[in-house]
Formats: sequence, C-alpha cells, structure tokens
Amino acid sequence: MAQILKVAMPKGRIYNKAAELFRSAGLPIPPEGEASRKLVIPLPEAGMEFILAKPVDVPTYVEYGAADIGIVGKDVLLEEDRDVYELLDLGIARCRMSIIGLPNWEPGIHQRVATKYPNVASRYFREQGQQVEVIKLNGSIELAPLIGLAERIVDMVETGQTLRENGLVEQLSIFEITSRLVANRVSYRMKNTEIQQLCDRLQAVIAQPSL
Ligand SMILES: Nc1ncnc2c1ncn2[C@@H]1O[C@H](COP(=O)(O)OP(=O)(O)OP(=O)(O)O)[C@@H](O)[C@H]1O
Ligand SMILES: O=P(O)(O)OC[C@H]1O[C@H](OP(=O)(O)OP(=O)(O)O)[C@H](O)[C@@H]1O
Repeated sequence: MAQILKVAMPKGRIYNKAAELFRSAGLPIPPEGEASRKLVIPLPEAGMEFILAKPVDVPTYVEYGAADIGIVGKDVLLEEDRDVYELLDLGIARCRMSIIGLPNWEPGIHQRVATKYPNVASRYFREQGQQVEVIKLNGSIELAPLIGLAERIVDMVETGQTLRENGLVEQLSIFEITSRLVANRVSYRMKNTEIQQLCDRLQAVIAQPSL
C-alpha cells in the first residue's frame, strides 16, 4: 500500500507556485491552502499531508524527518546547510542573491555588510579574500545602507523594484536562486517509490517549455 508523504511547504511567496506545480503534475491540491490558519493539511487523495512551515524552517523539518520531503529556496539551503537530499530544481520563485550598495559606494577600511544570510555572505567574502563585518538583519534589508548601518547588503533581487525605489545599485549577482525539492535521507529509502513517483511527475511538468 502506498504510504502518505509528509511535505513541508513554505508559507509565503513559494506556496502558491508550488501548489500550482503539484496540480499541473496531476495531484489534487485544493485551492484554499494558506488561506486558513490550519498548519497541517491532510490530502489523502494526493497521498500527501502538507505541513505549512516558515520557509527558513523547511530544511530543519526535513533533516529531522518530521517531514519526508520539502520545498525550499536555494538561498535557504545555502544558508542553513542542513543534511537533506536535494532532489529537484523546480524552477519556481526564481530570483538572485546579490551584493548591493549605494551608487557612490567605494571600498573603505572597515566594511559592513547587512544581510538575512550571514553564513552565505561571510563565506562569500572570505572566499574572495575580502574582510567585512557581516550584520544579521531579519527583513527590510535595503534600509541598512540608506540609514548608515552598513555600506552594502547581500539580499534577494527579483524585479529590481525595491532597489530602484530606494536608489540602490546591484553590484554583483552571486547566486541564481530557484526553489528545490528536498528529502529526508531515511524517508528517501523508506518511501522511495512514492518520492520517486512524485519526482517523475514533477519533472515531466518542469520539462515542459511553457513553464
Ligand atoms: N523577491 C524575492 N525576495 C525574496 N525571496 C524571494 C523573492 N522571490 C522569490 N524568493 C524566494 O522565496 C523564498 C521565500 O520568500 P518569502 O518572502 O516567502 O519568505 P521569507 O523571506 O522567509 O519571509 P518571512 O521572513 O516574511 O517569513 C525565498 O527563500 C526565495 O527562495
Ligand atoms: O527585486 P524585488 O522584486 O523588489 O524583490 C526583492 C525584495 O523582496 C524581498 O523582500 P520581502 O518582500 O521578502 O520583504 P522583507 O524585506 O521583509 O524580507 C527581498 O528581500 C527584497 O527586498
């Protein structure tokens, strides 16, 4: 008998795109989803159960096996460095992680970089041989250079609207970001048939040029 797959779904931007992808793959996902305050949504017809998590927590639920699989941005995977299998690039929620500064930025002796991704930023600048102080923020990162907390930021850019409206300049794109399907290592073995079947269905949709 087929086993139910526990799927950690990120609340927020990715959710609707991921649900739509699942539907295109022929899985009956009802439209309500995030509209309710329910955090665990049984989907017996799809052979799944959705666990609605904060995006940054998805790899944690998957690493510990509280969820068998999950959907999460590559930015979070790079930052959290959890022990999970990355199975598929879903190609959704596409954006980039970039270094951003004021138009008149010039390298100073003591450089500060504000970001929601302190591990990724520290690693990047270390690998470049650049000494910077990384300051962790949790949102509205673009504020930091505007009010003198840091000279530069490392943050996500999608349309570029936030940068334009705040007079900031994208200096360098350092990673292309999309959402990924990840799996718990034990679940991948114990529920291999179900996980593989889902991957095959999703891959068939992703391969379509219209997506
Ligand atoms: N414009 C964008 N800005 C930030 N992330 C984006 C953007 N477009 C797509 N993404 C992707 O969507 C994911 C989730 O973003 P979302 O804003 O929903 O969550 P979050 O940043 O963790 O927000 P919160 O802290 O409010 O929960 C990111 O991890 C990234 O992979
Ligand atoms: O290039 P754009 O299309 O303008 O998108 C990029 C912006 O979106 C994200 O912020 P978010 O909306 O998640 O808010 P936050 O500042 O609270 O993280 C990101 O941190 C940028 O600020």
